[in-house]
Amino acid sequence: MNNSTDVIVAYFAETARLMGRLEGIASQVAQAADACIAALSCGGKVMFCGNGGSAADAQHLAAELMGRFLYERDPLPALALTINTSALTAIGNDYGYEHIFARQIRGIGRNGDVLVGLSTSGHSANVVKAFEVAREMGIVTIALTGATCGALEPLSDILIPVPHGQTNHIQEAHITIGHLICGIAESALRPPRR
Ligand SMILES: O=C(CO)[C@@H](O)[C@H](O)[C@H](O)[C@H](O)COP(=O)(O)O
Ligand SMILES: [Zn+2]
Repeated sequence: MNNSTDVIVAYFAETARLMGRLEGIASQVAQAADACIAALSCGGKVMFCGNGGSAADAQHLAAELMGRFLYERDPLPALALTINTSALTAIGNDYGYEHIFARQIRGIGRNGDVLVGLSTSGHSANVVKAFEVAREMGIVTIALTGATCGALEPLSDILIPVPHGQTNHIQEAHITIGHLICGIAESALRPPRR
C-alpha cells in the first residue's frame, strides 16, 4: 500500500470507531427527533445554524425536511439560517458577526419552534447568541457538538455531544445524526400507508 492508502485506511478505521461509539448518545438523538416531531406537528418549524462545514450541514438537513428524505410526503417546514447572504452580510456588518443567526431568529422564530445548532467546539459566538435568543423566545434548543460542549451546554434543552475532539470527524457524525433525526421525523409525520 502506498502512503495515501495507509492514510485513507486509517481514516476509515477512525470513522468506524467513532460511529461505533455513537450508541452512547442514541437516547439524546431520539429526544431531538421527538422535539422536532412535536414542533412540526403543532405548526412549528425547525431552524438550523452553524459555521463553515456546519453551515453546509445546516442547509443539507433543512433541505431533507423541506424536500424529501426517503418518503413522498408534504414538506416539513425547515430552514437554514445560513442561506441569505444579504441578511448575513447586513446583520454581520451592521451589528456584528455574532448576531447573524440571533437576529434572524428574533425576526422569524416563534414559541414552539426548534433550533438545531451545529458547532464542533460549542464555542462559536453566533451559535451561542442564537441559543440565548431562542431560549428567551421559548424555542427548543438542540446542540450538536463535539466532546467539548463549550458555552452551548447550559443553553441546550437537548445536548448531543459527539465523543471526539477533531472537527472533521465530529462533522461526519453530525450529518449521520442529522439524517437520523430527519428520517425519524419524516417517518412519524408522513401519511399512513393505505
Ligand atoms: O468544515 C470545516 C472543518 O472540517 C470548517 O469549515 C469548520 O466548519 C469551520 O472552521 C468552523 O468555523 C468551525 O466552527 P465550530 O464547529 O467550532 O462551531
Ligand atoms: Zn469540513
